[in-house]
Amino acid sequence: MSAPSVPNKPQHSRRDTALIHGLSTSEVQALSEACIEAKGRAYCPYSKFRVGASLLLTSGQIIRGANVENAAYPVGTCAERTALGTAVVEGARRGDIRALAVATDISPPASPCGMCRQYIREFCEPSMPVLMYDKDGKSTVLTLEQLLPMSFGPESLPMH
Ligand SMILES: O=c1ccn([C@H]2C[C@H](O)[C@@H](CO)O2)c(=O)[nH]1
Ligand SMILES: [Zn+2]
Repeated sequence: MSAPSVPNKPQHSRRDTALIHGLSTSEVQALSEACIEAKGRAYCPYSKFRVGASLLLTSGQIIRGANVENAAYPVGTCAERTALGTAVVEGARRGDIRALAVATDISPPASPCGMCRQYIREFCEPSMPVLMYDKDGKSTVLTLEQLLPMSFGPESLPMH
């Protein structure tokens, strides 16, 4: 017996519920998939500590980054800064980044290092959510402001 015919319904018949800091469930899903996928591209032969990052731009575009290490250890860069640099080259500027997600293989999840927090502050609002995924894909969310209180940013400079 053939299945009864069903009218062509959209897969999500009601609007995505805003769950986290104005992000829809599908945006959170896209961010988590992208940072976990990017973690698989990490170049970390020295630390063997894989980190993937993803950014959601206001355009809807998702940008990926991973840590890229170097035989001269301090030259290596974190996943967050790799992603942000890529976003800037793609044309993103201050106000164009809605969220950052980071994935590692540890639990509780890693949070961006101090250097990255300041680097992020250059381009992102203090209210921007930072989603941190642990080894099991479980997330913790904090705002940039919570990670970097009383921060120094571009508007702190007199020339701004
Ligand atoms: O939030 C973090 C923390 C660490 N790392 C990288 C730097 C280095 O390659 C490795 C170990 O510190 O992890 C990141 O990319 N992001
Ligand atoms: Zn960092």
